[in-house]
This record gives sequence, structure tokens and C-alpha cells, in this order.
Amino acid sequence: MERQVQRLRQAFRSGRSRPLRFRQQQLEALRRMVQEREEDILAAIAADLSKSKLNAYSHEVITILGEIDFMLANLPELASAKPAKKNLLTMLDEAYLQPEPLGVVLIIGAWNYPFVLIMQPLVGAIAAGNAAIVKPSELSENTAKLLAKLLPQYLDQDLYAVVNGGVAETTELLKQRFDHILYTGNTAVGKIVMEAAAKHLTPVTLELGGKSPCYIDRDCDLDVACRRITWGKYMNCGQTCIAPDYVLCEASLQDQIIQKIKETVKEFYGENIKESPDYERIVNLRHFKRLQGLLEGQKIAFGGETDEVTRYIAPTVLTDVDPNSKVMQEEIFGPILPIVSVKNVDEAISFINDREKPLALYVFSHNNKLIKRVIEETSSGGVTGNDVIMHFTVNSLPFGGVGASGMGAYHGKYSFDTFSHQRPCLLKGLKGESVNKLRYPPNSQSKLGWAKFLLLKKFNRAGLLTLLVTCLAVVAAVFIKEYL
Ligand SMILES: NC(=O)c1ccc[n+]([C@@H]2O[C@H](COP(=O)([O-])OP(=O)(O)OC[C@H]3O[C@@H](n4cnc5c(N)ncnc54)[C@H](O)[C@@H]3O)[C@@H](O)[C@H]2O)c1
Ligand SMILES: CCCCCCCC=O
Repeated sequence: MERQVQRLRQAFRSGRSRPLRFRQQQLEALRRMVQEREEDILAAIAADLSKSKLNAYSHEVITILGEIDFMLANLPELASAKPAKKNLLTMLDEAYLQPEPLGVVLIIGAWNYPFVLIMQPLVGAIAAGNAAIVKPSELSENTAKLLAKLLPQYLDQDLYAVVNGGVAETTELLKQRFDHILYTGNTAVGKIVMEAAAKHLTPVTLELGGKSPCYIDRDCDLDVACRRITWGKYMNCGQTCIAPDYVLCEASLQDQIIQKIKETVKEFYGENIKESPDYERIVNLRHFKRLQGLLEGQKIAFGGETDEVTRYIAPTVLTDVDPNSKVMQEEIFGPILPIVSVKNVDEAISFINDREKPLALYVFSHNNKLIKRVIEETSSGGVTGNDVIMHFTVNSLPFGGVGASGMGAYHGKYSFDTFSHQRPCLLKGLKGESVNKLRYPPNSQSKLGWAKFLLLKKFNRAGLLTLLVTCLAVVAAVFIKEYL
């Protein structure tokens, strides 16, 4: 492992990954890989998550093609130096922010969207000019194996590498020194990653999970709300980091919501859900049993059927859920939707604020003011009003958590920034010592007066005009003294 990281670091130090043309070529190669090996990619995702190829394409491949296209279209602008504001003391100098790559970065992915969660950060890392090691999840082994086979065929092998394996391999990997780590997965392992990174003072982006609440207001189109919630909750069999984890609503709405979600489940997946190509399975037996455990002692409004052999759990709604029950203590990450009743929006806000900051927050209402109020008075990684999941798809919005749901963010420009250092540069000439004298010892009251004037004084319009004239006079004086 150490040798592998060394090899990447050497390649990075050669400077090969920095030129824009090189980054573009690598991103184009990545796009070619997705296009030419589409069938293999869809088959691997399908095998890992019992997912139809159509769903694998729309859940994972579209996102990556969109991300690569974005980076290719915007790379010159993203990588360019951005001029910075100057003060009176530096007005003749050049001040700018120069994005620079961080070095060798590590990307650790989770199993639930095994292709996206490796590829999307990798696109950002390459665009920003880094070398990268990716570590796909061992739980989605087909996608992991495929990435290990395909990426070296399309990308520069000295700069980009795939390491496969489980806890032992990741632990070994985390002993190495990286310049940034982007980890996607559960909070407990997030802490392990952060602790390992701290040993090298390596910055981390932690894309974690949590219980994302969904408040449904009484003033709402329940048909639309329930259709959207049903889509976001049961897609990927509930194994989505930003799936609505539970519903908060007034008790009087419960029965209607249950009925409408039940009807939508039928509309989406048919009478025999097990036969639906659009309904996935739980990733493994451990998670299947964990989810079964969450059903124990609950009042099942509909669903609840399970089949251990195929790891099938039906789309399920729980009603009158006690906030202290197990299903409300941990992220569900499966097709189980508890409904917890609250008296009103105030209670919903308190309920959310009494818990860890979630990765996503959803509010459904005709009343835009109410939506804005819930946003104002709570905190979460991201928000979608009157829908679920969709903020993930807008790459002009940074995607990430806050508090226990993570730190840092990526997607689009934010991926580029995550894997870059915005280097502040101030370039001065070697002339101008007569002005610089102001800051050299010995200090004096008059020098301090000038420093205050030049650095702290705020000007109105008239003041600005006087200042402009003064500056021109100073510039002229300096010019005459130093150049003539
Ligand atoms: N914020 C996001 O973008 C996002 C996306 C997907 C999933 N998630 C969250 O991830 C969680 C589900 O993923 P998971 O954690 O079950 O995935 P997982 O089991 O695939 O683990 C994630 C990664 O951590 C590694 N890992 C596991 N144990 C480790 C250890 N002891 N030391 C070092 N590395 C270790 C795995 O090899 C894997 O690559 C949920 O909480 C979900 O909400 C978040
Ligand atoms: C099209 C929806 C993709 C959702 C990906 C969510 C990633 C976290 O689990």
C-alpha cells in the first residue's frame, strides 16, 4: 500500500496531472469508459443491488455523464486564477486566487450507489489536477471488481489507482499519508476515517447519513406529496442516503397519507411487487435482519412482508410510531416509513431540532412562508421543498452534510473546490519603497496615522473623489521619485 501511494505521489510530483489538456483527456477517457462499457457497468450495479438496467442507468450513469460534461465545459473557468480585491496599500500590485491541486487524494465509497459514489468524487479529483486512489465498497463487489478492471484501462495508471478490500485493506490504506480524504458511508466509520486522517493532518470530506425528516403540512396537495415521497423512499429499496427517513404530520392527516402512499405503491410496482423490475432488494443478510428488527413491535399500516431468501422487504408504512422506539433511533436505510404525529409545525421544528442534524430535510406545503420558516428554524445538509431527493441532482448546489451528517461538500464546482487549494497570491514589484517605508521600523505616530488611513478608512462618494485625487498625486510622486 505504501509503495502504491509513493508511486502516485511521484507521478503527481512530476507535474503530469496539472496541465488542463491532460485533465481534459483523462475526463474524456472516463466518459469513453462509461459509454463503451455501459453494459458491463449496468450489469455490475444490477448484480449488486438487484436493480434493473434501466434504473441503474437513471440512478447512476446519467449522473456521471452529466458530471463529466459539466467539468469539461467549465474546467478552464474553474481552474483559472480569480482576481482578488485590493486595499490602498496594495493597489499597484497583483492579487489573485490560484486554484492548485492538493496532491494524492483518497476516495472511499459506499455500496448503495456504488458507481456514482466513487466516480463523482473521482471526476472532481481529476478535474482539480490530483492523483487519486479510489476504494469502492466491498459490499458492492461486482461494481468494485469492475472499477478495478476498467479504470486502469482508461486512465493514467501512475496517477489513478483502485484498491479493493474490506476493513483490513481500508485500515492499512488509512495509515498512509494523503492530501485529502473523501469518505462516503456511515457515521461510526466516518469517525475512524477522521481519526486516521488527523494523524497526518489530512483534511477530510465526510459524506455521512442520518434520519432525514419529511414534514407534510395540512395545507398541501397530498396526492402529489405522497407520490413524490413514495418515489424517494422506495427507490433503491430505501437504501438512499437522502431518502425521507420518516414523516412528521398532524394526526388527522395520517390515514389519508397512508392510503395515498399505498395507492402509489400499487401504481408504481403493481399488484405483485416482488415481480416489479423497479423494486430492488436489501443488499445483504445483515442489513435484512437489522431491518426486520426495526419492524418488531410496530403498528404496520401496510407492507411488512419479508422474504429472507431473496432479501425482499415490501414497501412498508408504520403508523403512530413512538419517537422513542428503535426505528426512530437509527437511520432506517430500507423501505420502512414511520409516521410520527405532531400537533403542528412548531412541534415538527422542535422534533427535528431535538435530534442530530440530518443530511436532508423535506417540507411539503402550499404555503411557501411555512417552508421558508422550517428552513430558517432548523438545520440540515440540504433541503428540497415540495419534493424529495432532487437537490442531489442539481450540480450547482453543493451536496454534503452538516454536524453528524457530515462535513464538506461536492458535486460540480464544489467538487473542484473540494479537491483544490485556493492559493492566495500577491505579486509585488520591487519598486515603491517610499510607500513601503510606512511599515518599516522605526514606527511613529505619523506612520500609524497613515496606516490607519490606508487600511481602515471608509469613504463616502465625496471622500472617494478626494482619495482618488490624493492617490493619483501619490502615484505620480512615487513614479517621479522612482522611475525618472
Ligand atoms: N452522504 C452521502 O453522500 C452518502 C451516500 C451514500 C451513503 N451514505 C451513508 O452511508 C451509510 C451506508 O453506508 P455503509 O457505511 O453501510 O457503507 P459501507 O459498508 O460500504 O462502508 C463505506 C466504506 O467504508 C469502508 N469501511 C467500512 N468499515 C470500515 C472500517 N472499520 N475502517 C475503515 N473503512 C471502513 C468500507 O470498506 C466502504 O468502502 C448510510 O449511513 C448512508 O446514509 C451517505
Ligand atoms: C437519481 C438519484 C440518485 C440518488 C443518489 C443518492 C446518493 C446517496 O445515497
